[in-house]
Amino acid sequence: MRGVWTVEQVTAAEDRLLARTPDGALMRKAAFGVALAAARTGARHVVLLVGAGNNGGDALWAGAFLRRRGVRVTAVLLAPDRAHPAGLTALRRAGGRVVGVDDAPIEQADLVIDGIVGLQARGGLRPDAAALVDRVASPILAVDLPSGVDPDTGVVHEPAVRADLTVTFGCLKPVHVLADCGRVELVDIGLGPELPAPSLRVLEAADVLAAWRFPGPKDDKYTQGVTGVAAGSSTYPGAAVLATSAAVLATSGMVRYAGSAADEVRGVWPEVVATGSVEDAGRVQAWVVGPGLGTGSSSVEVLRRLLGEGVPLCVDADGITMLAQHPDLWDARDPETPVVITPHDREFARIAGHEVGDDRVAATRGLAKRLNAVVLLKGNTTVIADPDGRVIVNKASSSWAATAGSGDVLSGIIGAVLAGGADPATAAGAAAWLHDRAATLAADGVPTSASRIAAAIPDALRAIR
Ligand SMILES: NC(=O)C1=CN([C@@H]2O[C@H](COP(=O)(O)OP(=O)(O)OC[C@H]3O[C@@H](n4cnc5c(N)ncnc54)[C@H](O)[C@@H]3O)[C@@H](O)[C@H]2O)[C@@H](O)CC1
Ligand SMILES: [K+]
Repeated sequence: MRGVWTVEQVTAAEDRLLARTPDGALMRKAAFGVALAAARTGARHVVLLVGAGNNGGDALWAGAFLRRRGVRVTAVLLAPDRAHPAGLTALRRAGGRVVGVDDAPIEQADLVIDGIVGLQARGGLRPDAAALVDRVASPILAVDLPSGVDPDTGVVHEPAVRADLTVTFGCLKPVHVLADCGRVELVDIGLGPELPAPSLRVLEAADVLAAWRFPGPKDDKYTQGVTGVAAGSSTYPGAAVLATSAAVLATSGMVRYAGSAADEVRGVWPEVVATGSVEDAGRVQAWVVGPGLGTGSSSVEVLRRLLGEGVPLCVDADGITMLAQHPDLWDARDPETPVVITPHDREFARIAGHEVGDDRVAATRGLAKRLNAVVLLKGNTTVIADPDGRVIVNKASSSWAATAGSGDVLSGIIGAVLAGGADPATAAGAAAWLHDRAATLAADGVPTSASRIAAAIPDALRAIR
């Protein structure tokens, strides 16, 4: 598990650290990390874009270190009268060139270092900075974060810097997990002891593995948690097959299917215990309900019944639409019964009554609290919030999961992990993580499909075991 801290948290922690560190020492440590990363690129001429604050100071100090290693360094001052004085002196002493915006040798750079703006960034690049960035053809190394991207929400205020590499300090900030920062390198500046509990968390392979239920010597088909799937309809039998496939491949216990696509499901998975209705389904430890189910009155009754069963539920797709259309459905649920809902942006708007907006984390957190449910907001970065305000984010390793039916696969995996007994937010986070890896494996660089993503679940699991 990796933590992520907001600008407010980082600034407060830095203030405490600064108070017990010699003047300028932190900046030099940070800048040294930037210089090392820049040196590793092999660039012979580095151009620094230097803004008014300490982010520009980092760039200037990094330039001074690079200059001492024999690299040609030119600093372009975007705000000449507010450039970091000590950094500017250090660069000049080391033999770096300092120019104004009109003389910026952007085209001659092997590497551009973006020290335009850092944690205090507000809005997009100002016009003169934007014009310079527009001319860059070399790789860009962003100091702390790509300028023009909001540090806390990851919203890209065009025009913004597109970084190939971002070197950040002390800890990850939301921008690093919510937006594209290129490769992210973290430089230790000793901030750890000053940091409070993180605002967001990122799961790693070990966390995903810990959330999964694998059979032990005492297990049988029931003890690992039985997953129930109530999905599909005569119009959409495929959703039933996809969600069931994912559940079958994600666990080795038992999967039950209940609904009108029982024949189709049985045809693909003879090991699934398939029945025509949820009344006949038998006991399960978690339900997946909604994909392709339809929103008619019989589907509403299926959802009402399952919400009242007292076992964890993953409600997806039509299930979410029904919850939005019939809020009284929540009354069927004991407030202690864990529910995970998995909206995309349009479903989110439907159930929340407002658009997601720029701050996806705040929006997800707000809805989770209001519904007393775990909310998994889909997107290239998946945001998962629980009712207590804890948030897990999972940045996709590729975009191949953006394909029809891939959400059905995700909900099937969530159901399986829930049935195994994982806590609901962790189950959703671990499932999102594994789904992304399965999509990347299934694609292997070329377009894939939901069936193939499901089929890649065993390989994705094998890779982390
Ligand atoms: N505080 C610390 O202990 C450390 C800070 N460090 C660096 O300091 C940075 C933060 O420095 P600052 O607090 O000076 O803030 P910034 O360097 O982010 O911003 C400084 C100035 O830029 C202006 N600005 C805001 N948005 C802008 C935009 N879109 N375009 C142009 N200008 C804009 C602000 O009004 C402000 O005056 C960090 O990102 C990091 O790079 C590092 O040196 C590590 C240690
Ligand atoms: K920057």
